Amino acid sequence: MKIAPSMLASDFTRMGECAKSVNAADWLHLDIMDGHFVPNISFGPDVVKALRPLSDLTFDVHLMISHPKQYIRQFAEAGAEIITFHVECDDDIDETITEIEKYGVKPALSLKPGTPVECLYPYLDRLYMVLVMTVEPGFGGQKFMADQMEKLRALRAKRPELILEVDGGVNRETAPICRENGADVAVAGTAVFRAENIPAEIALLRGE
Ligand SMILES: O=C(CO)[C@H](O)[C@H](O)COP(=O)(O)O
Ligand SMILES: [Fe+2]
Repeated sequence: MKIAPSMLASDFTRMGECAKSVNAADWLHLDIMDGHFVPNISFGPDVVKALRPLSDLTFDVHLMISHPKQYIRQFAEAGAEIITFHVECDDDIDETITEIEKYGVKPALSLKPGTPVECLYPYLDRLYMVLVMTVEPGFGGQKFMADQMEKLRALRAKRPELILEVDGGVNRETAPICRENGADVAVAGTAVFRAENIPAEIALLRGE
């Protein structure tokens, strides 16, 4: 399982050093929150752009915003390689996927814990990845919701080739549950950035 440390859990006074400190990982997860789709506000495309030259990891941008379509160009130009947005957003889903494709970025959809997995089915053929939220989006450091694992199993059965990412509350105890249920990538914020030995923690989460 690949590991994508979430910069949301990094020390915002030294984000550049924090991004470099996780270079043993696979992807860098960048949580974008607008204070509307979720109650919290994080950071925007200029921060993504500033971090881009400091890391060779795949930039995995998670948009928790009500109107993603109008911001796709900015995140693409900032260096996003995968852009995930939410099926519950207020924009047209197919038009937003088309906008992501227009910039040569890989499109992905996410869903909140209360949203049925079937809501994603009309779009699966157009997606590079699905991100299954295992916490209510908006904040780091929450408890992993194991009941979301059935969404992973349903998606795997329906589209064996689709990349499946889990996000929220992944740590030493819950990473094995994600692996057993077929996750390809796990986001981990608190578990990675609070670790005493970051490369060792990443290896542990991966299952090495
Ligand atoms: O999308 C998110 C929250 O909405 C974050 O990616 C997620 O919470 C990761 O943080 P942690 O590993 O601390 O739970
Ligand atoms: Fe996230």
